[in-house]
Amino acid sequence: MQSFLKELVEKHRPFTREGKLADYIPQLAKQNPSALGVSVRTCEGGVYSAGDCPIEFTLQSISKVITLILALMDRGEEEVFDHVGMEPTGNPFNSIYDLEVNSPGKPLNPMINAGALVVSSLIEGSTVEERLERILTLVRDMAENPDIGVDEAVYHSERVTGYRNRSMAYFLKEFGIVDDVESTLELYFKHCSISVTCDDLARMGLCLARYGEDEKGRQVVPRPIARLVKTFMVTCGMYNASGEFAIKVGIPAKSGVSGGILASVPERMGIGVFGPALDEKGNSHAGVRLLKDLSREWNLSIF
Ligand SMILES: NC(=O)CC[C@H](N)C(=O)O
Repeated sequence: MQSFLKELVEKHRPFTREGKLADYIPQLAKQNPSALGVSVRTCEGGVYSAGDCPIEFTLQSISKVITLILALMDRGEEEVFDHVGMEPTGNPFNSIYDLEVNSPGKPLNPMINAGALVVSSLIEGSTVEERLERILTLVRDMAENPDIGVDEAVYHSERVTGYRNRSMAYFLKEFGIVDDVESTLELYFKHCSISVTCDDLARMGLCLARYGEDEKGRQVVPRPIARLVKTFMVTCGMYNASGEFAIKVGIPAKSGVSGGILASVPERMGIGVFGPALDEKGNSHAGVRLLKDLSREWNLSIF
């Protein structure tokens, strides 16, 4: 398995040249465009990795999985889905179009920026710090890594340039769906900037693959919520490329614009991928190709 992963990284690294770093968050444009790494953790205790696994990168949209879990734990399904829908979109993750035209005041799903802003606003705690700490605790528990923290440079970089997210948050306020815009944005930019490695993602994926149980047998995420978020990962996790990804890879997965992909094969394994050169939809260009080969070779499609 180990040597197969190594071969996969070498085979797909040349494709990193066809992708492009996200530069609308200036700090992300400083990443190494040719980086590529993969980590796998299986339910049987197997640990495998290859390529640039020690590199730290920020969760970005992958944090949308974590905040959805926490909001569901805090508020329950009914209240969460009063505020955000369950349907995929054919538009980009940062599109404001659906919000205005198709679903005024209620973002289509929690995996796009508008939906994630609403979800962030639902997370309980009296201050932004307290709410962030609760998100960090969940990430640390799922990844079984107490050292996970926030990359302050990426946070500041997005905070000063996040005009589109600011506009969407104010748009949502008009509909009374987000209350305190500034604290919601602050929390959103912070949780997008949580810093991890491929191995952290593999452990988080494994936790979801084990229906919310960590490797020590603690139920870190309630079982029905683990099931629900994996379903969102299939339908919306790769933005408006989720349909093609489901057909070609067939694994619940969530990507982020820093180039990370969190993948979870129910009852089998968690997979973490990092490749910051992105395709036109904002997914890791080489990372998606690598997962496609891995899925085919190990027969991982859930369908
Ligand atoms: N697709 C992403 O990873 C988006 C997250 C990023 N922080 C943003 O709001 O634009």
